[in-house]
Amino acid sequence: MNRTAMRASQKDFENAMNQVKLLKKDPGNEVKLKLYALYKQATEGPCNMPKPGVFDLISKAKWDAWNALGSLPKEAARQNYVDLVSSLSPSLESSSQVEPGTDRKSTGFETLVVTSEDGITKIMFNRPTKKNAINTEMYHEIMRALKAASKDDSIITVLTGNGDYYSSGNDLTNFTDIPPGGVEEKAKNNAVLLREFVGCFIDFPKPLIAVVNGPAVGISVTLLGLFDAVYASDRATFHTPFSHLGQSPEGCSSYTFPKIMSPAKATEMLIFGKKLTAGEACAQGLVTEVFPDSTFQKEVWTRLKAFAKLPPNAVRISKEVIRKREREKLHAVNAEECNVLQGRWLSDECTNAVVNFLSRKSKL
Ligand SMILES: CCCCC/C=C/CC(=O)SCCNC(=O)CCNC(=O)[C@H](O)C(C)(C)COP(=O)(O)OP(=O)(O)OC[C@H]1O[C@@H](n2cnc3c(N)ncnc32)[C@H](O)[C@@H]1OP(=O)(O)O
Repeated sequence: MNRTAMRASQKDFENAMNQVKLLKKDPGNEVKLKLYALYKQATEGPCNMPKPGVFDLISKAKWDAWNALGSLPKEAARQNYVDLVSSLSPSLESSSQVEPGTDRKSTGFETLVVTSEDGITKIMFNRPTKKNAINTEMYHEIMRALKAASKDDSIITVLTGNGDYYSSGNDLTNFTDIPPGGVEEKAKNNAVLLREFVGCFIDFPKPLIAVVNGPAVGISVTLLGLFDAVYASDRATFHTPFSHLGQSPEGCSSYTFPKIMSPAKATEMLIFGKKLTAGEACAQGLVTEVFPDSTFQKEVWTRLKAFAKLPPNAVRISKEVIRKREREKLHAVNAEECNVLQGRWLSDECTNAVVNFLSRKSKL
Protein backbone atom coordinates (compact mmCIF):
# COMPACT_ATOMS: atom_id res chain seq x y z
CA MET A 1 0.00 0.00 0.00
CA ASN A 2 1.32 3.46 -0.92
CA ARG A 3 0.99 5.25 2.39
CA THR A 4 2.41 8.58 1.17
CA ALA A 5 -0.67 9.06 -0.98
CA MET A 6 -2.82 8.70 2.16
CA ARG A 7 -3.42 11.22 4.89
CA ALA A 8 -2.74 9.85 8.38
CA SER A 9 -5.68 10.40 10.73
CA GLN A 10 -5.31 11.32 14.40
CA LYS A 11 -6.21 7.68 15.17
CA ASP A 12 -3.38 6.40 12.87
CA PHE A 13 -1.04 8.76 14.68
CA GLU A 14 -2.13 7.51 18.12
CA ASN A 15 -1.81 3.89 17.00
CA ALA A 16 1.68 4.60 15.73
CA MET A 17 2.62 6.16 19.09
CA ASN A 18 1.39 3.04 20.88
CA GLN A 19 3.31 0.82 18.48
CA VAL A 20 6.53 2.65 19.23
CA LYS A 21 6.17 1.65 22.88
CA LEU A 22 6.04 -1.99 21.78
CA LEU A 23 9.16 -2.00 19.65
CA LYS A 24 11.03 -5.25 20.25
CA LYS A 25 14.41 -3.82 19.35
CA ASP A 26 15.88 -0.43 20.14
CA PRO A 27 15.69 1.37 16.74
CA GLY A 28 18.83 3.39 17.53
CA ASN A 29 19.37 7.02 18.46
CA GLU A 30 19.03 8.42 14.93
CA VAL A 31 15.55 6.95 14.45
CA LYS A 32 14.53 7.92 17.98
CA LEU A 33 15.53 11.53 17.29
CA LYS A 34 13.55 11.51 14.04
CA LEU A 35 10.53 10.14 15.87
CA TYR A 36 10.88 12.77 18.58
CA ALA A 37 11.19 15.59 16.05
CA LEU A 38 8.23 14.43 13.96
CA TYR A 39 6.12 13.98 17.10
CA LYS A 40 6.89 17.52 18.28
CA GLN A 41 6.28 18.97 14.82
CA ALA A 42 2.99 17.07 14.48
CA THR A 43 1.71 18.15 17.87
CA GLU A 44 3.25 21.63 18.39
CA GLY A 45 4.34 22.82 14.94
CA PRO A 46 7.78 24.32 14.16
CA CYS A 47 10.42 24.31 16.89
CA ASN A 48 9.53 26.94 19.47
CA MET A 49 12.09 26.26 22.19
CA PRO A 50 15.22 28.25 22.97
CA LYS A 51 18.37 26.48 21.79
CA PRO A 52 19.93 24.49 24.68
CA GLY A 53 23.53 25.06 25.76
CA VAL A 54 26.29 23.06 24.04
CA PHE A 55 26.94 20.96 27.15
CA ASP A 56 23.36 19.78 27.35
CA LEU A 57 24.06 17.20 24.65
CA ILE A 58 20.77 15.29 24.71
CA SER A 59 18.53 18.36 24.70
CA LYS A 60 20.66 19.88 21.97
CA ALA A 61 20.41 16.77 19.74
CA LYS A 62 16.63 16.80 20.20
CA TRP A 63 16.40 20.51 19.48
CA ASP A 64 18.54 20.14 16.33
CA ALA A 65 16.34 17.31 15.04
CA TRP A 66 13.13 19.26 15.64
CA ASN A 67 14.51 22.54 14.32
CA ALA A 68 15.71 20.76 11.15
CA LEU A 69 12.08 20.13 10.20
CA GLY A 70 11.67 23.85 9.60
CA SER A 71 8.11 24.79 8.67
CA LEU A 72 6.94 21.28 7.75
CA PRO A 73 3.12 21.36 8.22
CA LYS A 74 1.69 19.45 11.20
CA GLU A 75 -0.26 17.11 8.91
CA ALA A 76 2.82 16.16 6.91
CA ALA A 77 4.79 15.56 10.11
CA ARG A 78 2.00 13.32 11.38
CA GLN A 79 2.07 11.34 8.12
CA ASN A 80 5.88 11.04 8.18
CA TYR A 81 5.72 9.81 11.78
CA VAL A 82 3.19 7.12 10.86
CA ASP A 83 5.28 6.10 7.81
CA LEU A 84 8.46 5.91 9.86
CA VAL A 85 6.80 3.74 12.49
CA SER A 86 5.33 1.49 9.84
CA SER A 87 8.79 1.06 8.28
CA LEU A 88 9.94 -0.31 11.64
CA SER A 89 7.11 -2.84 11.63
CA PRO A 90 9.26 -6.02 11.32
CA SER A 91 10.45 -5.32 14.86
CA LEU A 92 6.98 -4.56 16.17
CA GLU A 93 4.78 -7.02 17.95
CA SER A 94 1.03 -7.31 18.00
CA SER A 95 -0.33 -4.71 20.40
CA SER A 96 -2.92 -7.17 21.70
CA GLN A 97 -0.22 -9.56 22.91
CA VAL A 98 0.71 -8.56 26.41
CA GLU A 99 2.08 -11.74 27.86
CA PRO A 100 4.98 -13.51 26.17
CA GLY A 101 4.16 -16.96 24.96
CA THR A 102 3.84 -17.10 21.22
CA ASP A 103 7.39 -16.56 20.11
CA ARG A 104 9.91 -19.33 20.75
CA LYS A 105 8.31 -22.22 22.59
CA SER A 106 10.72 -24.85 23.87
CA THR A 107 9.59 -28.38 23.33
CA GLY A 108 10.56 -31.45 25.30
CA PHE A 109 8.92 -30.50 28.60
CA GLU A 110 6.10 -32.57 30.09
CA THR A 111 5.43 -30.50 33.20
CA LEU A 112 6.33 -26.99 32.04
CA VAL A 113 5.62 -24.57 29.23
CA VAL A 114 8.80 -22.66 28.44
CA THR A 115 8.72 -19.69 26.08
CA SER A 116 11.13 -16.96 25.17
CA GLU A 117 10.12 -13.59 23.80
CA ASP A 118 10.92 -9.89 24.21
CA GLY A 119 14.06 -10.65 26.22
CA ILE A 120 12.05 -12.70 28.73
CA THR A 121 12.20 -16.46 29.23
CA LYS A 122 9.01 -17.62 30.91
CA ILE A 123 8.97 -20.96 32.74
CA MET A 124 5.38 -21.87 33.54
CA PHE A 125 4.48 -24.76 35.87
CA ASN A 126 1.99 -26.77 33.88
CA ARG A 127 0.22 -29.33 36.07
CA PRO A 128 -2.90 -27.25 36.76
CA THR A 129 -5.05 -30.26 37.66
CA LYS A 130 -2.57 -31.07 40.45
CA LYS A 131 -2.31 -27.42 41.52
CA ASN A 132 1.16 -27.41 39.93
CA ALA A 133 2.57 -29.76 42.59
CA ILE A 134 6.24 -30.38 41.82
CA ASN A 135 6.92 -34.04 41.08
CA THR A 136 10.34 -35.58 40.44
CA GLU A 137 10.09 -35.00 36.70
CA MET A 138 9.22 -31.35 37.26
CA TYR A 139 12.22 -30.79 39.57
CA HIS A 140 14.46 -32.08 36.76
CA GLU A 141 12.66 -30.08 34.07
CA ILE A 142 12.84 -26.83 36.06
CA MET A 143 16.60 -27.33 36.47
CA ARG A 144 16.94 -28.00 32.73
CA ALA A 145 14.87 -24.93 31.86
CA LEU A 146 16.89 -22.71 34.23
CA LYS A 147 20.17 -23.94 32.79
CA ALA A 148 18.95 -23.20 29.25
CA ALA A 149 17.62 -19.77 30.32
CA SER A 150 20.95 -18.88 31.90
CA LYS A 151 22.58 -19.32 28.48
CA ASP A 152 19.91 -17.95 26.13
CA ASP A 153 19.70 -14.33 24.96
CA SER A 154 16.96 -13.32 27.42
CA ILE A 155 17.57 -10.57 29.97
CA ILE A 156 15.27 -11.84 32.71
CA THR A 157 13.66 -15.16 33.60
CA VAL A 158 10.16 -15.50 35.00
CA LEU A 159 8.53 -18.37 36.88
CA THR A 160 4.76 -18.58 37.02
CA GLY A 161 1.93 -21.11 37.27
CA ASN A 162 -0.77 -22.23 34.87
CA GLY A 163 -4.31 -22.35 36.30
CA ASP A 164 -5.58 -21.17 39.65
CA TYR A 165 -2.49 -22.06 41.72
CA TYR A 166 1.10 -20.84 41.50
CA SER A 167 2.15 -24.18 43.01
CA SER A 168 1.08 -26.46 45.85
CA GLY A 169 4.73 -27.29 46.56
CA ASN A 170 6.33 -30.69 46.69
CA ASP A 171 4.16 -33.41 45.15
CA LEU A 172 3.47 -35.62 48.14
CA THR A 173 3.38 -38.70 45.93
CA ASN A 174 7.16 -38.15 45.54
CA PHE A 175 7.44 -40.08 48.79
CA THR A 176 5.61 -43.15 47.53
CA ASP A 177 7.80 -44.86 44.92
CA ILE A 178 10.28 -46.61 47.16
CA PRO A 179 13.48 -47.92 45.47
CA PRO A 180 15.02 -51.37 46.25
CA GLY A 181 17.25 -49.72 48.89
CA GLY A 182 14.12 -48.80 50.88
CA VAL A 183 13.01 -45.55 52.49
CA GLU A 184 16.56 -44.61 53.51
CA GLU A 185 17.66 -44.65 49.90
CA LYS A 186 14.57 -42.69 48.89
CA ALA A 187 15.27 -40.01 51.52
CA LYS A 188 18.90 -39.81 50.41
CA ASN A 189 17.96 -39.49 46.72
CA ASN A 190 15.45 -36.77 47.51
CA ALA A 191 18.01 -34.85 49.57
CA VAL A 192 20.52 -35.00 46.70
CA LEU A 193 17.88 -33.87 44.22
CA LEU A 194 16.66 -31.05 46.47
CA ARG A 195 20.18 -29.76 47.05
CA GLU A 196 20.93 -29.67 43.33
CA PHE A 197 17.53 -28.07 42.60
CA VAL A 198 17.90 -25.24 45.13
CA GLY A 199 21.52 -24.80 44.02
CA CYS A 200 20.27 -23.85 40.52
CA PHE A 201 18.30 -20.96 42.03
CA ILE A 202 21.27 -19.80 44.13
CA ASP A 203 23.55 -19.77 41.09
CA PHE A 204 21.12 -18.42 38.51
CA PRO A 205 22.99 -15.56 36.79
CA LYS A 206 20.13 -13.35 35.56
CA PRO A 207 17.31 -11.57 37.40
CA LEU A 208 14.76 -14.18 38.40
CA ILE A 209 11.20 -12.92 38.80
CA ALA A 210 8.22 -14.79 40.25
CA VAL A 211 4.79 -13.95 38.85
CA VAL A 212 2.66 -15.48 41.60
CA ASN A 213 -0.72 -15.96 39.96
CA GLY A 214 -2.42 -17.76 42.87
CA PRO A 215 -1.79 -19.66 46.13
CA ALA A 216 1.74 -20.88 46.77
CA VAL A 217 2.65 -23.66 49.21
CA GLY A 218 5.84 -25.19 50.64
CA ILE A 219 8.92 -25.10 48.48
CA SER A 220 7.28 -22.77 45.95
CA VAL A 221 7.13 -20.19 48.77
CA THR A 222 10.54 -20.73 50.33
CA LEU A 223 12.32 -20.39 46.99
CA LEU A 224 10.92 -16.86 46.66
CA GLY A 225 13.62 -15.71 49.09
CA LEU A 226 16.13 -16.49 46.32
CA PHE A 227 14.27 -14.51 43.64
CA ASP A 228 15.15 -10.96 42.68
CA ALA A 229 11.55 -9.71 42.55
CA VAL A 230 8.17 -11.26 43.39
CA TYR A 231 4.93 -9.90 41.89
CA ALA A 232 1.71 -11.35 43.25
CA SER A 233 -1.97 -11.31 42.40
CA ASP A 234 -4.15 -10.33 45.35
CA ARG A 235 -5.55 -13.90 45.08
CA ALA A 236 -2.19 -15.37 46.06
CA THR A 237 -1.48 -16.77 49.51
CA PHE A 238 1.82 -17.94 50.98
CA HIS A 239 1.85 -21.04 53.16
CA THR A 240 4.69 -23.16 54.54
CA PRO A 241 3.05 -25.85 56.73
CA PHE A 242 6.31 -27.68 57.42
CA SER A 243 5.64 -28.61 61.05
CA HIS A 244 2.17 -29.91 60.11
CA LEU A 245 3.89 -32.18 57.61
CA GLY A 246 6.59 -33.29 60.07
CA GLN A 247 9.16 -31.50 57.93
CA SER A 248 11.54 -28.55 58.25
CA PRO A 249 12.35 -25.46 56.14
CA GLU A 250 14.18 -25.72 52.80
CA GLY A 251 14.98 -23.47 49.84
CA CYS A 252 17.41 -21.54 52.11
CA SER A 253 14.38 -20.06 53.88
CA SER A 254 15.88 -20.77 57.32
CA TYR A 255 18.39 -18.07 56.36
CA THR A 256 16.55 -15.81 53.89
CA PHE A 257 13.19 -15.48 55.68
CA PRO A 258 14.49 -14.19 59.03
CA LYS A 259 16.63 -11.70 57.08
CA ILE A 260 13.74 -10.59 54.87
CA MET A 261 10.96 -10.39 57.43
CA SER A 262 12.53 -10.52 60.93
CA PRO A 263 13.17 -13.71 62.93
CA ALA A 264 9.79 -13.61 64.70
CA LYS A 265 7.73 -13.22 61.52
CA ALA A 266 9.78 -16.01 59.90
CA THR A 267 9.04 -18.22 62.91
CA GLU A 268 5.29 -17.67 62.49
CA MET A 269 5.52 -18.86 58.89
CA LEU A 270 8.21 -21.53 58.94
CA ILE A 271 7.53 -23.15 62.32
CA PHE A 272 3.89 -22.36 63.08
CA GLY A 273 2.67 -22.54 59.46
CA LYS A 274 0.91 -19.16 59.41
CA LYS A 275 -0.58 -18.56 55.98
CA LEU A 276 -0.01 -15.03 54.66
CA THR A 277 -2.20 -13.09 52.27
CA ALA A 278 -0.43 -11.36 49.36
CA GLY A 279 -0.78 -8.03 51.17
CA GLU A 280 0.79 -9.43 54.36
CA ALA A 281 3.61 -11.06 52.41
CA CYS A 282 4.27 -7.70 50.73
CA ALA A 283 4.26 -5.85 54.06
CA GLN A 284 6.85 -8.37 55.30
CA GLY A 285 9.11 -7.94 52.28
CA LEU A 286 8.66 -11.38 50.73
CA VAL A 287 6.54 -9.95 47.90
CA THR A 288 7.67 -6.90 45.95
CA GLU A 289 4.24 -5.66 44.85
CA VAL A 290 0.64 -6.88 44.81
CA PHE A 291 -1.78 -6.27 41.92
CA PRO A 292 -5.56 -6.73 41.65
CA ASP A 293 -6.17 -10.10 40.02
CA SER A 294 -8.27 -8.51 37.25
CA THR A 295 -5.31 -6.50 35.90
CA PHE A 296 -2.45 -8.63 37.26
CA GLN A 297 -1.20 -10.21 34.03
CA LYS A 298 -1.45 -7.03 31.96
CA GLU A 299 0.27 -4.80 34.50
CA VAL A 300 3.02 -7.23 35.41
CA TRP A 301 3.97 -8.24 31.87
CA THR A 302 4.02 -4.63 30.70
CA ARG A 303 6.44 -3.86 33.51
CA LEU A 304 8.60 -6.93 32.84
CA LYS A 305 8.87 -6.05 29.16
CA ALA A 306 10.25 -2.65 30.11
CA PHE A 307 12.81 -4.30 32.45
CA ALA A 308 13.85 -6.63 29.63
CA LYS A 309 14.87 -3.67 27.48
CA LEU A 310 17.63 -2.67 29.91
CA PRO A 311 21.26 -3.12 28.81
CA PRO A 312 21.92 -6.87 29.26
CA ASN A 313 25.50 -6.67 30.54
CA ALA A 314 24.71 -4.08 33.19
CA VAL A 315 21.77 -6.19 34.38
CA ARG A 316 23.80 -9.39 34.60
CA ILE A 317 26.76 -7.71 36.30
CA SER A 318 24.51 -6.06 38.88
CA LYS A 319 22.87 -9.39 39.68
CA GLU A 320 26.32 -10.93 40.18
CA VAL A 321 27.44 -8.11 42.49
CA ILE A 322 24.33 -8.55 44.63
CA ARG A 323 24.44 -12.37 44.81
CA LYS A 324 28.23 -12.77 45.09
CA ARG A 325 28.69 -12.06 48.77
CA GLU A 326 25.83 -14.37 49.77
CA ARG A 327 26.45 -17.30 47.42
CA GLU A 328 28.78 -19.34 49.61
CA LYS A 329 26.58 -18.87 52.66
CA LEU A 330 23.46 -19.86 50.71
CA HIS A 331 25.08 -23.09 49.48
CA ALA A 332 26.09 -23.97 53.04
CA VAL A 333 22.54 -23.30 54.29
CA ASN A 334 21.08 -25.38 51.46
CA ALA A 335 23.36 -28.32 52.29
CA GLU A 336 22.41 -28.20 55.96
CA GLU A 337 18.66 -27.90 55.30
CA CYS A 338 18.79 -30.92 52.96
CA ASN A 339 20.64 -32.98 55.58
CA VAL A 340 18.09 -32.15 58.23
CA LEU A 341 15.19 -32.89 55.88
CA GLN A 342 16.68 -36.27 54.95
CA GLY A 343 16.21 -37.24 58.61
CA ARG A 344 12.73 -35.68 58.80
CA TRP A 345 11.51 -37.69 55.80
CA LEU A 346 12.27 -40.87 57.75
CA SER A 347 10.31 -39.73 60.82
CA ASP A 348 6.89 -41.05 61.85
CA GLU A 349 5.60 -37.46 61.97
CA CYS A 350 6.35 -36.98 58.28
CA THR A 351 5.19 -40.46 57.21
CA ASN A 352 1.85 -40.00 58.99
CA ALA A 353 1.26 -36.57 57.44
CA VAL A 354 1.93 -37.86 53.93
CA VAL A 355 -0.23 -40.95 54.46
CA ASN A 356 -3.03 -38.74 55.80
CA PHE A 357 -2.91 -36.51 52.75
CA LEU A 358 -2.74 -39.41 50.30
CA SER A 359 -5.64 -41.17 52.00
CA ARG A 360 -7.44 -37.76 52.00
CA LYS A 361 -7.69 -37.62 55.78
CA SER A 362 -6.05 -34.21 55.71
CA LYS A 363 -5.64 -31.18 53.56
CA LEU A 364 -4.05 -27.85 54.30
C1 LIG B 1 12.86 -33.99 45.88
C2 LIG B 1 11.96 -33.77 47.03
C3 LIG B 1 12.07 -32.41 47.57
C4 LIG B 1 11.08 -32.14 48.67
C5 LIG B 1 11.07 -30.71 49.05
C6 LIG B 1 10.10 -30.44 50.13
C7 LIG B 1 9.20 -29.49 50.02
C8 LIG B 1 8.22 -29.22 51.11
C9 LIG B 1 6.91 -28.77 50.61
O1 LIG B 1 6.72 -28.32 49.51
S1 LIG B 1 5.66 -28.96 51.74
C10 LIG B 1 4.19 -28.59 50.86
C11 LIG B 1 3.56 -29.82 50.31
N1 LIG B 1 2.28 -29.50 49.80
C12 LIG B 1 1.13 -29.74 50.45
O2 LIG B 1 1.14 -30.22 51.55
C13 LIG B 1 -0.14 -29.40 49.72
C14 LIG B 1 -1.07 -30.57 49.68
N2 LIG B 1 -2.28 -30.20 48.95
C15 LIG B 1 -3.39 -29.71 49.57
O3 LIG B 1 -3.45 -29.54 50.76
C16 LIG B 1 -4.54 -29.36 48.69
O4 LIG B 1 -4.47 -30.14 47.53
C17 LIG B 1 -4.58 -27.87 48.30
C18 LIG B 1 -4.90 -27.03 49.53
C19 LIG B 1 -3.24 -27.42 47.71
C20 LIG B 1 -5.66 -27.61 47.23
O5 LIG B 1 -6.89 -28.08 47.73
P1 LIG B 1 -8.17 -28.13 46.75
O6 LIG B 1 -9.29 -28.70 47.53
O7 LIG B 1 -8.38 -26.83 46.12
O8 LIG B 1 -7.73 -29.12 45.57
P2 LIG B 1 -7.46 -30.69 45.67
O9 LIG B 1 -6.92 -31.06 47.00
O10 LIG B 1 -8.66 -31.42 45.20
O11 LIG B 1 -6.25 -30.85 44.63
C21 LIG B 1 -6.48 -31.10 43.24
C22 LIG B 1 -5.60 -32.24 42.85
O12 LIG B 1 -4.24 -31.87 43.04
C23 LIG B 1 -3.58 -32.80 43.88
N3 LIG B 1 -2.58 -32.12 44.69
C24 LIG B 1 -2.60 -30.85 45.13
N4 LIG B 1 -1.48 -30.58 45.79
C25 LIG B 1 -0.72 -31.68 45.78
C26 LIG B 1 0.56 -32.01 46.33
N5 LIG B 1 1.31 -31.13 46.96
N6 LIG B 1 1.03 -33.26 46.12
C27 LIG B 1 0.32 -34.16 45.42
N7 LIG B 1 -0.91 -33.92 44.88
C28 LIG B 1 -1.41 -32.68 45.07
C29 LIG B 1 -4.71 -33.35 44.74
O13 LIG B 1 -4.33 -34.59 45.27
C30 LIG B 1 -5.83 -33.47 43.73
O14 LIG B 1 -5.54 -34.59 42.91
P3 LIG B 1 -6.73 -35.55 42.45
O15 LIG B 1 -7.68 -34.70 41.66
O16 LIG B 1 -6.08 -36.62 41.64
O17 LIG B 1 -7.37 -36.07 43.72
